[in-house]
Amino acid sequence: MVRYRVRGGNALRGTAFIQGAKNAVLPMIGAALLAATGRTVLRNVPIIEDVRRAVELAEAVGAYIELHESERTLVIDASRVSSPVLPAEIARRFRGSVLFTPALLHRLGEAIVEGVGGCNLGSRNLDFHYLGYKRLGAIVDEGETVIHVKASGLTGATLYLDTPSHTGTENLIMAACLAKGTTVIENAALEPEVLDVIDMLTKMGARISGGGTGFITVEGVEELHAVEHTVMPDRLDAGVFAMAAAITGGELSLVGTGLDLGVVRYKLEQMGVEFARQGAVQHVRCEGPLRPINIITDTYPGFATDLQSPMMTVAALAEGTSYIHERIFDGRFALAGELNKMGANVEVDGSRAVVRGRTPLTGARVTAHDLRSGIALVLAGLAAEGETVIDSGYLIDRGHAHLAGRMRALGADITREISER
Ligand SMILES: CC(=O)N[C@H]1[C@@H](OP(=O)(O)OP(=O)(O)OC[C@H]2O[C@@H](n3ccc(=O)[nH]c3=O)[C@H](O)[C@@H]2O)O[C@H](CO)[C@@H](O)[C@@H]1O
Ligand SMILES: C=C(OP(=O)(O)O)C(=O)O
Repeated sequence: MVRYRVRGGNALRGTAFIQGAKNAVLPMIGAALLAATGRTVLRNVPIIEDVRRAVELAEAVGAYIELHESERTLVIDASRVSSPVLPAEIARRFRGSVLFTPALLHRLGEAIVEGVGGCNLGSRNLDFHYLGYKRLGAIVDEGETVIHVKASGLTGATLYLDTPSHTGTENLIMAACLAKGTTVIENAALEPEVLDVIDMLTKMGARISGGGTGFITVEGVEELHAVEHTVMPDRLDAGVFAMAAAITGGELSLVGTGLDLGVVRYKLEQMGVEFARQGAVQHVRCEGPLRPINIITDTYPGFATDLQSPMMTVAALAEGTSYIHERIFDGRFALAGELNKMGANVEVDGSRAVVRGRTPLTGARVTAHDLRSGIALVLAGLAAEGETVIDSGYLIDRGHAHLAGRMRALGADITREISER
């Protein structure tokens, strides 16, 4: 059992180093398995539990992997991939396991998916993935728990996603890269991580156009080769550190953010947080009281659902009533009950939450129900009086690298503990 212990009250100050993006590196590990020869090198890899699970899963199907932690580098040799089975005991522990299917289909003619994990956020369907594979010529047997996808070669087709699924878009692009002919994916996801994956696949020899427009065209090629690629910065990790500065009345220089924080920045600015960019460094600070905010989550460029939970903590610390509308997942408000244990006043009604601030937060024993509710509770702990203990800390480790160490370097009083229960 991993748990985090946070004693609140310290303003965070200094330079925060933003990790590489979880939601880019996972599809990239899947993409690396498409190369039948050579070694792929991924740089700026976040050392998070999901990456460890992805390494285990790639090894389980026969890839040779070196994870060089201090260099944040992965070396992947997929030449000996030989097993089509994504074993349940690894695959059920993270969502990214679904991203291994296209490579197994192309390399071995089949993929046996014994389970797919990920944060428990209500319904998380995969129908767009499987319908897409079928349109490309695969046979998909959906059993109770195991899904068997078979194809003796895929052929390009026109595909349509009912909503712009993030991993769905990545999977169908990867499936189309080595299919015969042209594939068009309509209503494709626009997330920067998807564009980063397209960049990597393009270096590998894929012919992809239209990334970022919602209409992606892929011209199938004969083979893809191993390349070196640097994973883009994690905008969710960056958002969390910006919020940590905001709620503690601190001042941080974010290094490694690369891209702008977009709507998260605008929302925090409306709340009274100040941002200033100096070249590659993003400064964030907050002196006065926070103002309340309205948030509607959406696919990119809308407000990211993954930052909705941390933002709920910020809203609880704002002077006035904030409104949150969650439109992506039907079960992403488990945080409310935990925040209320700490003294917040959050009322949930279906997909909407009303957060009445500012109520003083007091340390309590709380539970992370998923990765982002976990990090939101860490934020609450930083601003609370007394000690907060967050159970199920593994979920935080799924997506944030060396969190306690990075926050301690900025003045936070936080420890990560491992115990028997
Ligand atoms: C590893 C990874 O990249 N995870 C991210 C990815 O998850 P993931 O790719 O699983 O999320 P999707 O974009 O696919 O899902 C969004 C919504 O679409 C629905 N849907 C999706 C696919 C499908 O075949 N059928 C269907 O109905 C889902 O139930 C959900 O309600 O995008 C989410 C939304 O930005 C983020 O919260 C996750 O951090
Ligand atoms: C939902 C998330 O991740 P995953 O899709 O990997 O479960 C998340 O990162 O908040």
